[in-house]
Amino acid sequence: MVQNSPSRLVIASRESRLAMWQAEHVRDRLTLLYPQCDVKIVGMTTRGDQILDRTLSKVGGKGLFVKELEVAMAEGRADLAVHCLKDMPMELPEGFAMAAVMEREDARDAFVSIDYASLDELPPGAMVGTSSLRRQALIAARYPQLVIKPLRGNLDTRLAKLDRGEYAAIILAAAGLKRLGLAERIRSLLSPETSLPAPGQGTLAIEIPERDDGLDLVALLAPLHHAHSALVSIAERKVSQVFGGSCQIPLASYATIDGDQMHLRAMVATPDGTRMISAEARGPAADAEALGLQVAELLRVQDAEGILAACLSEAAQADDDARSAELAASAAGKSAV
Ligand SMILES: NCc1[nH]cc(CCC(=O)O)c1CC(=O)O
Repeated sequence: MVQNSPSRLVIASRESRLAMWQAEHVRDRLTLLYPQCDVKIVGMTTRGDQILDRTLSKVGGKGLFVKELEVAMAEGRADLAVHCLKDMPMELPEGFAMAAVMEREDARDAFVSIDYASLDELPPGAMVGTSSLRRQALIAARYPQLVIKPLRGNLDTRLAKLDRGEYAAIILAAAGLKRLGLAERIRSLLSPETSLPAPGQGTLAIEIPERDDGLDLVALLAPLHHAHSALVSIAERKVSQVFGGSCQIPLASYATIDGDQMHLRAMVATPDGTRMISAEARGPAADAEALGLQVAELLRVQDAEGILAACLSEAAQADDDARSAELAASAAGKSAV
């Protein structure tokens, strides 16, 4: 039943250590499945990798990390790309499809620190590093005595900033740390009750170009597809999509499956955590999308849109500030980027 494999497949990847690990992981699985196929990885830098001096929520722009990979696929220089599902836009650009959702790793957020074992141990005023508005809102609501400071860069950069003493602790996705063999840096895992994960966190997805060259990539990648993980991702991402699918808003959405039943929980907040609403629902896992819509509706009747409008105007203000700073800097003869 294994379909005829091509003699060669090319995976487009960002060059960060995590992206490369993920591409290599898929390459190794494909090589095992199709030993006669030569699977290669081409590394490339994206705009998202280049902009390091502003928080991602301020840079904005969907697909900041995927554009260059998509160009390579559209031009036939690559056949597939491996992404963290969390970073993928809700709707792929015309001409691309999601071919497989892989088995989810740990979806939780991890607490990483030299001196402290958990958020509860941090003294008042301690600096916690994260650039995720979701993590920021959740921590601010529960631990108002802590100070949240933006943290950007790839995993190694973030850990180096912690090690240099710039933060008392940082919050990272457990999945990324585990993939890079850095699980021993995790001091504790945040329960979904403390830090409800982002839609798709811990899950890898494979994007392909819709090409008409007779190669059925979906069938080829089917052994890498994980049905449960795909169902929870549909429910989680639906909630996000209803509210615009932006990463400029603090939104969490996390589903689990027990037997054939799905449990979906979601949360929307203001970045400072002062307003926060939650909703949850249970239903057949097969109705993942309907469950997502149901939870989104439960959030909507609690004025999710009002909360999000406040976030977006704040983000627009921050953008304006960043742009003014950029203009002022370039007027002074130096680039802010
Ligand atoms: N936005 C960055 C990003 N995208 C995916 C992961 C982690 C791995 C995953 O969720 O699959 C991370 C890093 C982080 O949140 O610490």
